[in-house]
Amino acid sequence: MLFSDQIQQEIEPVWQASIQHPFVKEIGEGTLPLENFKFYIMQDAYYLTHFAKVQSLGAAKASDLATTKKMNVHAQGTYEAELSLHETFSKLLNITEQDQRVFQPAPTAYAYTSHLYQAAYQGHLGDIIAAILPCYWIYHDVGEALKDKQPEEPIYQEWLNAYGSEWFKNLVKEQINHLNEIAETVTPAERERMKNHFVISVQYEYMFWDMAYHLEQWPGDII
Ligand SMILES: Cc1ncc(CN)c(N)n1
Repeated sequence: MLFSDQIQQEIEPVWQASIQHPFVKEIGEGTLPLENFKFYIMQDAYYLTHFAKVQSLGAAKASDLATTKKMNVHAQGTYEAELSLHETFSKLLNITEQDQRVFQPAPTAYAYTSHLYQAAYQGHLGDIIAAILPCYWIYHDVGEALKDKQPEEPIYQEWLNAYGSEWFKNLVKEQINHLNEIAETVTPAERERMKNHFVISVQYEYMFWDMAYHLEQWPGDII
């Protein structure tokens, strides 16, 4: 069995719960309150900004120039495709400069990005790809699960189109293949470490939906 399938199976219940999370379901049905989506978009812009830097750390840790280029193309894609989509949403959702000024990453967004940096700074390219792969793969599966949905809210339709696209599918395939290639060249202990990064990221993906669904706050903002 492929390494990617092995590690995905280890965390299958959380994977499925993520795809069926109420936040995701309500996007498909068009019933998610825009307040929650606005919260998600702001947190996700923070997340993606750091995600692109982690992709670039992957480029820096690659052992050949072709891989460096590939990882940089992925970082560029995060900027051009995903973050620019966020800029469009920011206008539609009326995210103001004041919103941006007072923005704080929520606990889960902060913890998830910290996990990615931890994997990136302490590990090699295989650790980085293992940690960032759930970000690609789960959104791809969400795009597939909701591909026949036609939410009335145009913002949700556009979001679904992005993650159900051929472009996104190809990026996911490329990273899965890359992970499997690296897994064949490393020691069992390194594979175990890669699996742990992957499993933690899968759990953070679930927590990220949950964060936006419940408008997660720091205790200091409530008490
Ligand atoms: C938290 C999160 N994970 C994944 C994706 C899809 N790249 C995203 N935009 N945000």
